Amino acid sequence: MASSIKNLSEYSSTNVLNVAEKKFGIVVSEWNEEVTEALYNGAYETLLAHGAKKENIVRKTVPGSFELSLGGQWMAQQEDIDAVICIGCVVQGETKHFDFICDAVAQGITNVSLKYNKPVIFGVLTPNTQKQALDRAGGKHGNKGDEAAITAIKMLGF
Ligand SMILES: Nc1c(NC[C@H](O)[C@H](O)[C@H](O)CO)[nH]c(=O)[nH]c1=O
Ligand SMILES: CC(=O)[C@@H](O)COP(=O)(O)O
Repeated sequence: MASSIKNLSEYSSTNVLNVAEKKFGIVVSEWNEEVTEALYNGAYETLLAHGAKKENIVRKTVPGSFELSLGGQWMAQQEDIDAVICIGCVVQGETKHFDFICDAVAQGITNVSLKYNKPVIFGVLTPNTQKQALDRAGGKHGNKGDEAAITAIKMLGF
């Protein structure tokens, strides 16, 4: 469902797990820092809003979204981490590089979640333009970071 139809920050708070006893890892790409920091803040605040303790949210950064798979794996392999959120923003350029990064990181993050049998959330924007990115990082379509955090919480309540 397009973000223009369903706001990324809208969700029902009923039956959302209290995650006071859970530990989260958030891996943030440095590329498009204005966007990824906004996504991180959305995820961080959403986790706190549902009971997560600040000391139980571990942040690491990676150079770009392509490195989110390995950064997510290094986080997921830590036994005390209950869920991982990978934050990135890949903006379409002039070449096919966009496609290779997006495909690699989507498959890579999926592989990590299956390998370590724990939620590893794809909190990566793949917009055509910077405006589309900002619209989804706290703009008119909400914040993908909020959505990623709620997704992690819902998976922990599976
Ligand atoms: N163009 C974007 C990149 N490119 C960098 C790659 O993610 C990677 O770090 C590089 O290819 C070296 O392995 N990364 C983003 O996150 N967003 C972009 O728009
Ligand atoms: C997604 C990218 O790596 C992108 O920024 C590269 O831009 P270009 O395809 O114009 O080289």
